[in-house]
Amino acid sequence: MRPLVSLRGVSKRFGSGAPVLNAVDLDVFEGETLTLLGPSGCGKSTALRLLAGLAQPNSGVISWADPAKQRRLGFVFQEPTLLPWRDVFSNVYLPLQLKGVARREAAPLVEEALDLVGLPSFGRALPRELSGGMKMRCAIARAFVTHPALLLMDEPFAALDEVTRFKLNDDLLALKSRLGTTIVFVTHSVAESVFISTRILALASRGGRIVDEIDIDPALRRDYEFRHGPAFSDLSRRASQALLRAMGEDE
Ligand SMILES: Nc1ncnc2c1ncn2[C@@H]1O[C@H](COP(=O)(O)OP(=O)(O)OP(=O)(O)O)[C@@H](O)[C@H]1O
Repeated sequence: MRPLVSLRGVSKRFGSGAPVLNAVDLDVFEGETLTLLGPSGCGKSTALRLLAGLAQPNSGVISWADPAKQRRLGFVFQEPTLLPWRDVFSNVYLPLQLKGVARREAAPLVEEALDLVGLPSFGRALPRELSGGMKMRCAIARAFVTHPALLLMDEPFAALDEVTRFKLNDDLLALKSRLGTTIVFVTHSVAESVFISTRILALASRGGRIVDEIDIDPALRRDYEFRHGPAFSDLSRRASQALLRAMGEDE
């Protein structure tokens, strides 16, 4: 598999504190769903921001196999961050509008994205009329509308109830299987990481060192049977152990 983007010896510190990430090596491969799992404050969001180009490393190199893909990014945060005065259609249209695409030209793409997230008839609704899960679907549609080469998701479902979260996990997998987008996902949830990922990296509590890597067969069917079956239990146990090790590790 070819890396889409690679971090080599990447360090990031804020002010005069200890580095949040210290000489981290990490590859993101085309087509994978990679989850960064680790204790609070270990630098997961910082790694995402570096991948997005929203922050620069103090040292080390971030290289893209195809620099054109570096500009094709989607980002979904824990908060849906919708503009309250714009309806769902206009919120999803925003990234295309910022690229200078006319509303009429964008309409089929916006409608496709709303369809993909199960909100086909909600274009005229305002964010305040939506449930938490629907707001997040709208944020995901906004991220997908540009057909990103890399989708970065920072604990997108952490604030949702468990049933909604499971449903959105299913929907994300369905979207992924249709579009094949490469995803880097940050979560605190072992179960979520096992359910959606093809690879999990556990990051140490200081310095962001990768303490463990768990590969999950992309061909596994991620359905109810999987969630309640022995393979899921086994992988969850391994991911929990990796997280415990990550929590006990200083750099
Ligand atoms: N812009 C910033 N300025 C100063 N310190 C920062 C900044 N961004 C992050 N940090 C610090 O860097 C460390 C890592 O933060 P980061 O958000 O990357 O961790 P995280 O693993 O995503 O944590 P969580 O799981 O709690 O979201 C934290 O101690 C945080 O306070």
